[in-house]
Amino acid sequence: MNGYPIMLDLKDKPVLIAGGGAVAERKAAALLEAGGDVTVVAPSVSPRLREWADRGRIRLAEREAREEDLAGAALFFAATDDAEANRRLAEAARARGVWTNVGTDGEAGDFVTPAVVRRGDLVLAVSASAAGPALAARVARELGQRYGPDYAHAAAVLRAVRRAAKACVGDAAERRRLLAASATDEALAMWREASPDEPPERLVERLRQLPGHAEG
Ligand SMILES: C[C@@]1(CC(=O)O)C2=NC(=C\c3[nH]c(c(CCC(=O)O)c3CC(=O)O)Cc3[nH]c(c(CC(=O)O)c3CCC(=O)O)/C=C3\N/C(=C\2)[C@@H](CCC(=O)O)[C@]3(C)CC(=O)O)/[C@H]1CCC(=O)O
Ligand SMILES: NC(=O)c1ccc[n+]([C@@H]2O[C@H](COP(=O)([O-])OP(=O)(O)OC[C@H]3O[C@@H](n4cnc5c(N)ncnc54)[C@H](O)[C@@H]3O)[C@@H](O)[C@H]2O)c1
Repeated sequence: MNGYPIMLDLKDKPVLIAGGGAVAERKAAALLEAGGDVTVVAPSVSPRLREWADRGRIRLAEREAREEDLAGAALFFAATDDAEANRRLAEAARARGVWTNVGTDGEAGDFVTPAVVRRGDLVLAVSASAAGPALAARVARELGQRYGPDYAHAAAVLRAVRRAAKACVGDAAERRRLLAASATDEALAMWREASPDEPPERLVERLRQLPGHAEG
């Protein structure tokens, strides 16, 4: 496996999960966080999945998954504890062109899910390419300690700063220099104290105060 990492926009995209246990619940939680339209099909489901269904956060069908359930799905997660059912469903999904994750055998699917730490717009995702999820989980935990919750605010300000630089700095070379300096430790310390709601001119002024930006 030589995986290609991407960030998918799953907002309102139909996603099917076969299985209703711990693995299905973990996948559903991450998919809901990304705004996916999640359907779970399983004869028995965890209390949390049931609660999400009762509150309308997911759709739920309490029976074994069938090939027809795949119709219209953007992604499919084979997360049952029946390896043969997972394999059969994954094969049907592939025949329909639906990208598939197989929880009982990572290498049998089209993609594996990384361990993820979210800091607002800054997303830390670590994959061991199915070599050992415990390693991915450990490295992600360590990164989460290095890049703490305050990075969410810094990233939100950075987005506003970048938009401001695009709007207010006409000279492309200067803009590149400024933005190259916008992720240094000094810059991040500045964004922690700033607000994304400041006027664009003020944010650009702050950017110009950063050491090193004038050196080209
Ligand atoms: C990262 C994470 C994301 C998530 O699922 O959300 C994730 N597994 C996590 C945890 C975890 N899973 C398992 C353990 C027990 C220790 C161990 O067995 O090693 C732990 C550790 C723990 O619980 O800390 C058991 C396990 N996992 C898989 C198999 C089957 C197989 O090996 O093929 C078995 C054996 C089942 C059995 O015993 O039969 C398969 C997959 N698990 C993957 C992802 C994909 C590869 C990702 C990659 O390598 O990058 C892949 C291939 C498919 C997929 O699911 O996408 C999440 C960490 C969340 C976090 O804490 O941050
Ligand atoms: N990928 C991972 O991260 C990971 C982690 C741990 C375990 N696993 C593997 O994933 C499997 C599932 O783990 P779990 O902890 O969620 O198991 P679990 O026993 O908690 O849940 C299994 C679920 O599958 C459902 N199911 C069984 N046959 C089905 C079918 N034909 N259609 C739809 N649903 C069906 C059951 O009703 C149940 O809800 C385990 O067998 C294990 O090998 C994967």
